[in-house]
Amino acid sequence: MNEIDGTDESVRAQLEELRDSIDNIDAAVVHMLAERFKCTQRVGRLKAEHRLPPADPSREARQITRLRELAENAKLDPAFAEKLLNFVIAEVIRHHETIAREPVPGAADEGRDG
Ligand SMILES: O=C(O)C(=O)C[C@]1(C(=O)O)C=C[C@@H](O)C=C1
Repeated sequence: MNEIDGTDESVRAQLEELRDSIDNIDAAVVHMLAERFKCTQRVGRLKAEHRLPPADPSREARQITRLRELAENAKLDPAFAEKLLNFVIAEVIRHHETIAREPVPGAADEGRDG
């Protein structure tokens, strides 16, 4: 037992080791999400330049089917995986909509003359 707070030393050591791994995993998740958003920002610009709609529901349906299967194989709750993907995609669509409202560099100013 620890004299200060009464917690067993080995329990504290195990908790610390597990938390170190959790911190590493969280860092990896942040870096992976940052890379994903770099890609989706490029998709957003491409879509805006070619006047494509921000959302693509059929692509989303395929992604969800694929992710649910991956989750099941990885013993992760597929419903959670689906919710997470939907949460990320909703943010991406918000970004796409923002980009679509921005003027396209080099394009004529359509708003000026009508
Ligand atoms: O693939 C696209 O068309 C995207 O815009 C990317 C993305 C995604 O984040 O994966 C986002 C919105 C679409 O509805 C589908 C997929």
